[in-house]
Amino acid sequence: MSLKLEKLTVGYRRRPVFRDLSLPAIEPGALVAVVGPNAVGKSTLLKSIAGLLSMSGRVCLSDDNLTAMPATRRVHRLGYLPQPLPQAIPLVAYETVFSACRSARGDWSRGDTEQAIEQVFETLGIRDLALRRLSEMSGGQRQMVGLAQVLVRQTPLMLLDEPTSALDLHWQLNVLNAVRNATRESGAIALVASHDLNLALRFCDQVLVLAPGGQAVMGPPAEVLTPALLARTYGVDARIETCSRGHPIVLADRPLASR
Ligand SMILES: Nc1ncnc2c1ncn2[C@@H]1O[C@H](COP(=O)(O)OP(=O)(O)OP(=O)(O)O)[C@@H](O)[C@H]1O
Repeated sequence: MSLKLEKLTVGYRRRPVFRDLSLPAIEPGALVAVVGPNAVGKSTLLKSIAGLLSMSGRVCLSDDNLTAMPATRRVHRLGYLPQPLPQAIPLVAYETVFSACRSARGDWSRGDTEQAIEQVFETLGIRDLALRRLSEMSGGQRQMVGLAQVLVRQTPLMLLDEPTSALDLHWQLNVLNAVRNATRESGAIALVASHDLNLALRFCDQVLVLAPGGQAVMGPPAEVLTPALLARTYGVDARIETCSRGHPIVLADRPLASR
């Protein structure tokens, strides 16, 4: 199922963040990093695709217009991880993942639901958290549980807003591996908002760079993330070097006086 964004206009109190934003079709199985400076609109874009903001334009997954779809049907099509960490509630992780799964996959049998939950805890490497209360977890642990709540639904579209912001290096790699495997195995599409350009270079098939003024560029990370683009978009003097294993890495040297 490919994803198409056509002429999206969205904003707050009549102040548009994007006006008539259209993107090339995103193909099934793609992991797309959504990057750009603070306040450029990464969260706004993900929320609008998730149907959480009023907007004009169309978001189509295959032939289905998600914008026109009732929320009860949309929940089968997309999973959304918001930027704020899951709240520190006194429920255990298993219960929250179970209810996230049931809310989107009420048609699954109890056995299938339990199997999907087992699998997601295993894939993310968080089995030891299953019976812990969220109110007794660290921020990073709650972020992992939030991600489990999205992955367990096995939706064809995942919208993840800074899913690694609270995670150490080990868990960042773990999460990006899990999301990449999920997209490759099932043909799902994942849009991942992030400030980490090196994770984008390493894991993502495409990068969508949002720039102030509602501009957007999308393409393979190694082609799109050039020193000129980083200077223009982020206002930094940066280099793209090749590491000892042959992968490109971004090194930002200094802020520029103006963008
Ligand atoms: N609820 C809101 N009401 C009014 N304006 C908002 C609201 N949420 C965001 N904005 C504005 O919309 C613009 C885009 O915000 P958004 O949160 O999408 O940016 P972002 O790229 O995700 O930023 P960051 O990287 O800092 O998380 C900003 O100018 C922000 O001030």
